[in-house]
Amino acid sequence: MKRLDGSERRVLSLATGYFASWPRGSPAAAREEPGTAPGAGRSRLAAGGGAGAVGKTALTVRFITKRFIGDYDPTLEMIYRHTAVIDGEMVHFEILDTAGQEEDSLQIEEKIKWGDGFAVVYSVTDRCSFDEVMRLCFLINHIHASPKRSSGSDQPPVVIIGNKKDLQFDRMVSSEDGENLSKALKYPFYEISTRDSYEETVMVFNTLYHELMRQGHFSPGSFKRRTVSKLMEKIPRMHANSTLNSGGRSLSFNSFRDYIPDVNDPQEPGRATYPCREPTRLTVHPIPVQKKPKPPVPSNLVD
Ligand SMILES: Nc1nc2c(ncn2[C@@H]2O[C@H](COP(=O)(O)OP(=O)(O)OP(=O)(O)O)[C@@H](O)[C@H]2O)c(=O)[nH]1
Repeated sequence: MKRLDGSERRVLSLATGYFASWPRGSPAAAREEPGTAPGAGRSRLAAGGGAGAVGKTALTVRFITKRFIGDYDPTLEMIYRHTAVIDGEMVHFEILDTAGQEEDSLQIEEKIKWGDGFAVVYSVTDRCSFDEVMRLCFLINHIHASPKRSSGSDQPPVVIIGNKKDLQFDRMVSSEDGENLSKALKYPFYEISTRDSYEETVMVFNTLYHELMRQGHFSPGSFKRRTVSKLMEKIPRMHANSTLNSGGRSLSFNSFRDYIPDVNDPQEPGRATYPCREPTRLTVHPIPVQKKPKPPVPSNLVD
């Protein structure tokens, strides 16, 4: 299994809780450390899409190229490499855009493990995509909120994005719903229009970057070797040349489940009547806790 350069860091920005068709992509970003060769200090972001069509690919491509491109091949899976300047620092991004195909829970888990930070995207015109956000946030949190996290924070950087706010007449998710969800999950939240605003897409990635900085992901001590799964190795990479220059949470399994709305709840008729797709059955694989080795007994105390 190929190993990455030890200084590489990853930020996976995943789109929307479309587990049935998710994920489409993920980006990775890296910041150059002073005195290192170009590209040596690197972290990664990922953005994806799928049949969900919430705009994950559009968001990624807008961020990289500044352009809004209407339609994409939903079967294409790609990791884009891209460099931006944030706060005067060179930041190298890798953006994985996955295809909108059906994936099993292990594949989803591999991609979540791959990232350091996540942008969970839903469309304000698609209630189902919104309803899936919590599921995805829970999975990310479960997989990354391990005692092994180097940042000491108990949750990975996640930003919740409500896309397509320009489609006001097709809205199915209010701004208030998005805000309430973000408060409940304690993650930053933005409503954006990838179509109308390049600046808003930059804000998403900048926020993730700042969250990573805040959690110490770029401190020298935080760089560690990671293995890359065969699944991730298979995804083709592409250098996206562009001129872009832009300037203590805790969520347990139970608390997450407590917050999941019941789609058949008569108190929430809107959710019950909207035909959401059956999500892929997910298996949560327990993260093994590494026990600390016992300190050796001093020889003068041994009988
Ligand atoms: N009006 C509007 N349309 C958007 C916006 N963002 C994306 N779209 C459109 O939504 C459709 C789906 O966009 P994609 O970027 O392919 O969405 P995705 O989430 O990657 O979709 P999948 O790959 O199928 O998962 C495309 O037709 C885009 O042009 C937006 O902010 N406003």
